[in-house]
Amino acid sequence: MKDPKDGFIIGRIKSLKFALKGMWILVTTEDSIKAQLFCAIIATIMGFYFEISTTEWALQFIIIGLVLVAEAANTAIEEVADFIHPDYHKKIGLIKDIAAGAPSFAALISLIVAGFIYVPKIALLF
Ligand SMILES: Nc1ncnc2c1ncn2[C@@H]1O[C@H](COP(=O)(O)OP(=O)(O)OP(=O)(O)O)[C@@H](O)[C@H]1O
Repeated sequence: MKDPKDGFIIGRIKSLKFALKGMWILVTTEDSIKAQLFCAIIATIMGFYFEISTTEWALQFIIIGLVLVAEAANTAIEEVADFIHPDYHKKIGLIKDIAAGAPSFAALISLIVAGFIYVPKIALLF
């Protein structure tokens, strides 16, 4: 936890340290984040293979970021839900289902964008 006596710079440095810790926890413990990172690596390899344009690289990284951010937010909501109510409750189920909708939207959009980038390039191979 931050100390209220910390100045602006020290406060920002501490926040960055906590945020990096959060990223490390997500990458090392969350299977959904690991799966999304694997997809991101495959997309990056495909980007090099098909020599996509700068704009396409930018779009690809935006959608990778979108999916990871949505997945991280979903994980945080699941953790809060499990912490405040570890037992079965209809409302917790609803909260988790809605939270899971976020990465699902992001994944759907990323598939559409990936389709725009790669389908024409893959079609040229045949
Ligand atoms: N405490 C609970 N009460 C009611 N329903 C729950 C509860 N916990 C989970 N569920 C239901 O089970 C589903 C899956 O929950 P869980 O916490 O296992 O998330 P998950 O999506 O499998 O996790 P991950 O994102 O790590 O793959 C929820 O979307 C919800 O419908």
